[in-house]
Amino acid sequence: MSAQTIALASDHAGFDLKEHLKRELQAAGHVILDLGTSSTDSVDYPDFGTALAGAIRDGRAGRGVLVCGTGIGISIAANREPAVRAAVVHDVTSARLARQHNDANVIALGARLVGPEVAKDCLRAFLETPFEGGRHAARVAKLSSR
Ligand SMILES: O=C[C@H](O)[C@H](O)[C@H](O)COP(=O)(O)O
Repeated sequence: MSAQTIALASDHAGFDLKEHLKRELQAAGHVILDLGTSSTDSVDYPDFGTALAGAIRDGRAGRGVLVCGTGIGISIAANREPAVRAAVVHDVTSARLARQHNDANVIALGARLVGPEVAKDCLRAFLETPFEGGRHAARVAKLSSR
């Protein structure tokens, strides 16, 4: 997909993977909005999931990538923002379907569950797969109407 601004955020458990993915995105020409964390010192994942959700809500980034130990806690935090559709993905198929069926605008990865190569493949699928629309469009619209 064409270059765009992508927000990244992680907690301490996801820091190393976030940095890895940041380098991949930069090499592909994307503009990065890095919302932290900035080290492996222990922090609280809700703070970072919420920060990324704010960037999506405000239009500072079109897509987002979250990383914590499992991807779960930080995605729960981000999904409290109605503008966010964050999907926890562990493999390329879930990343592809999160785009095709759910029009996910954020993926969440578990650094303690997936390795850097799988994460990179998930990220590529997330960025390159279009939303299918059709029967999925009304379902996705319902997500924002409640
Ligand atoms: O869903 C939560 C995340 O996986 C966190 O990264 C995890 O709970 C952090 O655990 P710890 O404080 O033991 O590093």
